[in-house]
Amino acid sequence: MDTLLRVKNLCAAYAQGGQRVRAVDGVSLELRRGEVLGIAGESGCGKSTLAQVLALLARPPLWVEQGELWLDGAVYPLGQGIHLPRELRGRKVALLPQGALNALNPTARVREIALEVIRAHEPKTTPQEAYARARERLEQLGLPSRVLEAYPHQLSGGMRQRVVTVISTLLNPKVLVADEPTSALDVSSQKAVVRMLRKLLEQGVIEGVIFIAHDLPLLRSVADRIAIMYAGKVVELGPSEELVEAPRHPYTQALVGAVLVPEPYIRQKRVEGIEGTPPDLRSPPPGCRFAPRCKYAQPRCSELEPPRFGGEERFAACWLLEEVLA
Ligand SMILES: Nc1ncnc2c1ncn2[C@@H]1O[C@H](COP(=O)(O)OP(=O)(O)OP(=O)(O)O)[C@@H](O)[C@H]1O
Repeated sequence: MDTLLRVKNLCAAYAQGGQRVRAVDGVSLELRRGEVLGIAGESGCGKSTLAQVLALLARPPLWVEQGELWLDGAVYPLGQGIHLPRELRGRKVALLPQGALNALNPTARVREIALEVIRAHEPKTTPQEAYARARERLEQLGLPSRVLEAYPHQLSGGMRQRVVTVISTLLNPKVLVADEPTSALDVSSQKAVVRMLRKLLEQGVIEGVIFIAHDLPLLRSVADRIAIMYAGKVVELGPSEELVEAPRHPYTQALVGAVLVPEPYIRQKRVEGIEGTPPDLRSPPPGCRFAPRCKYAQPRCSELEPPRFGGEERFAACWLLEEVLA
């Protein structure tokens, strides 16, 4: 399969006032051309931080400490003081941010926002050209072009999110990093956004999506593969259905057990119900970071960090799997 984006041993930390929180710690991941890669995990496990880094938007106090980025055929080293070419941002990778519903400037019409986004990269674009491009894109996606004349507050929540998605992809980025794009929406609006992302992929407007969510059942229906994050690390990865149906890492098992309850109210309660809390990333525990909460933990789990057991297609970082999968 053709690789669109790959990061190797990515580390990123918040550093402020002598404190350092390494929120992404040694993450290696690959996004393939044409796929939706889901990333799931509890609140605070580093998903949004990873999204910022992958979208090339890390800013102090967030620092990319090390890693390597492979993007659409070119390799870039990552690290403090290394500046990536500006044109990558927005053009090769774009972010559909968390809370995008509020990301739109309330005093500008949608067409003015579209113009601003296009002009940030193509300063010579005339308003007419920008509006025509935005109109064409809306029509291509089956959305009414009259939204161009609207102010954000005049649109429903679901429509606003779809408009933000259109705007995030106006420059035809190869990779769209979508950070919880549907979490504030009702089920039918969620479906509409997901359908739209699939359409953008099918039409070749974008070539891959990294879809971040804490909602595993949703991810299962959206993503081709899912990576599970815990305390800054990827602990399991696999094809979506397989991962949700037969999770291998005890954390994924707990997460699946916690969320595969249909009622949102119970779902919420049960997520909170995984015993214990994630570690403080200012001083994470040695060995496996899930060990203090894991009912299967053995002494070595708290001493040695488990490697990935399995293959590239499907792996989990848990000592329990050593004999089964090594
Ligand atoms: N500006 C910041 N300064 C210091 N630490 C931060 C900052 N932003 C986030 N963190 C810490 O980084 C870690 C990862 O946070 P992040 O927001 O990436 O997690 P998340 O999985 O996206 O959570 P959520 O689902 O709640 O958004 C957490 O421990 C968080 O407290």
